[in-house]
Amino acid sequence: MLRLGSLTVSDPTLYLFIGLVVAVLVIGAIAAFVVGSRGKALPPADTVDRRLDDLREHPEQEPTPTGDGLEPVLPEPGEIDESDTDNEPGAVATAEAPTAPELEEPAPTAGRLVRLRERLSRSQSSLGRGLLALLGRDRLDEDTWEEIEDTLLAADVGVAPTQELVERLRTRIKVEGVADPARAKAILREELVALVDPSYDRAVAATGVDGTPGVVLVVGVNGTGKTTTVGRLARVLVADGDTVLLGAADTFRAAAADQLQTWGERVGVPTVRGPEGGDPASVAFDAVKTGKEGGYDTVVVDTAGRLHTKAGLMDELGKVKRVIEKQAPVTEVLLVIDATTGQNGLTQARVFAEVVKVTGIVLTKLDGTAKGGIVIAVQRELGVPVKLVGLGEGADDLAPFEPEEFVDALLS
Ligand SMILES: Nc1nc2c(ncn2[C@@H]2O[C@H](COP(=O)(O)OP(=O)(O)OP(=O)(O)O)[C@@H](O)[C@H]2O)c(=O)[nH]1
Repeated sequence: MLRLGSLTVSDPTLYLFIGLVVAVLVIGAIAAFVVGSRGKALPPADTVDRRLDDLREHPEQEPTPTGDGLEPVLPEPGEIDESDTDNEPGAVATAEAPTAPELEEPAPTAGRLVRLRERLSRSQSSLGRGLLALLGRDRLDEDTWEEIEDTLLAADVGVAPTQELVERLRTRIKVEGVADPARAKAILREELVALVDPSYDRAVAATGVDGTPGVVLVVGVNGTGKTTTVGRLARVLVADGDTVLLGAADTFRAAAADQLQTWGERVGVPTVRGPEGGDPASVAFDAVKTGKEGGYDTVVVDTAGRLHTKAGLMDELGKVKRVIEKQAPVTEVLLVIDATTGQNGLTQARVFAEVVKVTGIVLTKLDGTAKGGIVIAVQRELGVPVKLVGLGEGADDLAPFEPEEFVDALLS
C-alpha cells in the first residue's frame, strides 16, 4: 500500500499504472524515430535514377559521401563527357538549359549607325576630315587634287572609284565655281553617297518562301568576326520579331559552337550543333531540317572559313549549300570581311565570291579603322552591297548599313 497525500493506492494498481506509463513512453519513442527518419528529404526518384545512370556510365566515380549518401554526384563542368547528346549531329541545344542566363532584350536596330559617327569622329585621321581640309584650301591646284587622290587611296577607296570621285569633284567644283567650303562639303557628301550607291537593296533576305525558313549562310575567313556576326544577327532578327535557329557548321574550331550557343542562349535562340571536327554539311542540313520542321522564320548557319586551298573551300561551302538546298533555298549568303585588313580583305572577298554566290557583305571592325573607304572598294569588287557593319565588341554593335548615315559619319 502506497500513500500519496490523501490518496491511497494499492500495490497491484500502482504497478499497472507504472507499466502503462512505460509502455506509452516506449511507443512514443519508436513513433518519433520512424517519423523522423521519413521526414528527411530524399532525393526525387529521377535524381536517384540519374545518379544510378551516372554510376553505371562512370563506374570509376566513387560515390561522394554526403549527409544521407543519396545525393546525386554531378560531374564538374570540365568533366562533362564531350560525346554526350548535346554534341551529337543535329543535337539542338535549347535555351532552357539549367545554366541558361536570363533572356536579354536586344536593342532596336534603327539608328545604330549613328554610333559610327561618334566612333569615327574620335579618330584624328578620318577620311572625311582629311578631304575637307584639302577641299577647304583657297586654291585647288594640281598638287591639292593629287593629295585628295592620295587621301582616298590611303583610305582604301580603291583606284577606280578614287579616280571617278576626283573627276566628278573637279568638274563640279569648276563648273559651279565653288569657293565656299560649306558648298564644297555638300558636293563631296553628294558624290560620296553616289559612290556608296543608295540604290542597292540592303535588307538581309531572312524570310523563306513556301513555308520554309529563310536560310542565311555566313561565310568568311576565320577571325574576321564571323561567329560574332551570326550571334549578333540572331539578335537583330529577334529584335525584329523573328523566330531564329542557329546552325553551328563551323566544326573546325573547337570553341565556335559553344560561342554560338552562348550567343543564342542570351536571346532564347536554340543552336543545332555537331561533333567537333564533324561534317559541316551534315550540321547545316540538320539545322535547316530542324528549322523547317519547327516552323522557324530564319536559320542562320555559321561556317568554317579556313583559307586552305580554293578547291577545298569550294568543296566545303559548295557541299554545305547543296545539302541545305535539299531542305530549303539559301536566301542570303553573307560574306564577313574585317575592315581593318584593307587589301587583304579584298583578296579574301575575291576568293569567296568565286566559290559561292555572295549576296551581301558584312564589314566588321569598322570602329577599328579610320579608312571607311573599304565599303566602296569591296562593293565595287563584288558588285554586291554592304548590308551590315560591325561597330564594336558589344552585343548590339552590328548595324544595318545606310549610305547617307555612313557618309555623314565619315564627314563629321
Ligand atoms: N572592335 C570590333 N571587334 C569585333 C567586331 N566584330 C567582331 N569582333 C571581334 O573579333 C574577334 C573575332 O571574332 P569571331 O567571331 O570569333 O571570329 P570568327 O570569324 O568567327 O573566327 P573563328 O571563330 O575563328 O572562325 C572577337 O574578339 C570579336 O569580339 C567589331 O565590329 N568590332
